Amino acid sequence: MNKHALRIAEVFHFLDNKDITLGYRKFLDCIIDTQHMDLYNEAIAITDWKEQHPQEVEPLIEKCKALLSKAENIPVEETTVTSPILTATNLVKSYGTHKFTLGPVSVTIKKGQVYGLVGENGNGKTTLLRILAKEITHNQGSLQFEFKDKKLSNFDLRTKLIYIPQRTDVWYGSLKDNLKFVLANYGVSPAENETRVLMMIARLGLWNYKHLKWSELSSGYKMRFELARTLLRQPEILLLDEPLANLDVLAQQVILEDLKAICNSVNNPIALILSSQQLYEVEKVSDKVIFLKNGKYKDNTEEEIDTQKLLIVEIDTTTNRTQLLELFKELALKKLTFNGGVFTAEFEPDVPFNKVLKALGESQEQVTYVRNISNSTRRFFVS
Ligand SMILES: Nc1ncnc2c1ncn2[C@@H]1O[C@H](COP(=O)(O)OP(=O)(O)OP(=O)(O)O)[C@@H](O)[C@H]1O
Repeated sequence: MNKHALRIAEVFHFLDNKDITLGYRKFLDCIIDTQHMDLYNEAIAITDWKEQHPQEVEPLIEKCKALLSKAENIPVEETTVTSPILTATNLVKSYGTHKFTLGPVSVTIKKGQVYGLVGENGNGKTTLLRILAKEITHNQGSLQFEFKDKKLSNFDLRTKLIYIPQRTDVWYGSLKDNLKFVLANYGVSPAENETRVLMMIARLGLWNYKHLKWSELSSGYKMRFELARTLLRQPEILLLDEPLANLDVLAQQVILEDLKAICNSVNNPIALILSSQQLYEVEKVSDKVIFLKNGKYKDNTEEEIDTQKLLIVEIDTTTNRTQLLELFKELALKKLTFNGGVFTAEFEPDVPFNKVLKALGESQEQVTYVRNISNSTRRFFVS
């Protein structure tokens, strides 16, 4: 089975289980992959019907399945990704003597991959993204790109390498008209422009907001609009600075899933690097998480050579330190720290996590959550 067929089979599975929340978005991804305007128009009509009949799940599933069967027969060319699209080697950026210095940072990323960029405030996330986006220059190191088209003009570069900052500009007119303006600039015919824009509006969950103005949108929907505007330009590298800021927890998960699926497109994959403070959410969708501390680089795929891997557990509990020390007295606890909100317990490497859970389960105190962060970038924050 090729990737297109696999994605379609996955959507059939979602629909068979009546799971349309994620299933419908994945359904639209399969239709988008076909690049077939007739199928786009049918998917747009289904989206319109869906919004008007929110309770009618069965007929919606039938409509989706019928269109998927058509999409199954459309050949979709698969983009094979072999070499990295971006290779940064030992980048260093200094804002002046005695001021902040980033690096050396080395990163390579391929199309279809998603990297998270995390770190406390002021540790260089925006600086790194802006260097990679060629918005600011670096002092040392090299930065190379391998776009599909080898000879890009500066205008084309801005289309293929897109950076969305934390704060975006105000725009005027309706959301839909602004999106149509993007494609009009590329000379797309009016009929195709309308279809592609409505498809993007449907995919990014903007259907009921398409006639609204900038001032009428919440910050979460403004971010979705920025993404729609960017994706219409078919970028090859996307650099997002804090796209999750101002989003509620559910919306964060939805947008991350959407980004992951869109970047994994069969015929138009995108390399994505996004900075965020939402470590766990970002870790779930990222192929790699880069951690910056005082401008220095670490990532969650690096082996820890100098130290043996400890078991590190984060615990939110009403239990106090003395009681925890008592609970863990048989468990080779090395260190117990409390940051005011949660405890971080470090155990010798051979301590099994389920023994920690068992010890906590036997306590009479309330435990709100326990998380094994031994493999998470979170351990860099606490160490
Ligand atoms: N143009 C500039 N001139 C001088 N110093 C700067 C400039 N831009 C950023 N800095 C400094 O560089 C450091 C890193 O800033 P940067 O914005 O890259 O961090 P960040 O990790 O994105 O922070 P946050 O999470 O708060 O957005 C900070 O100490 C900041 O004050």
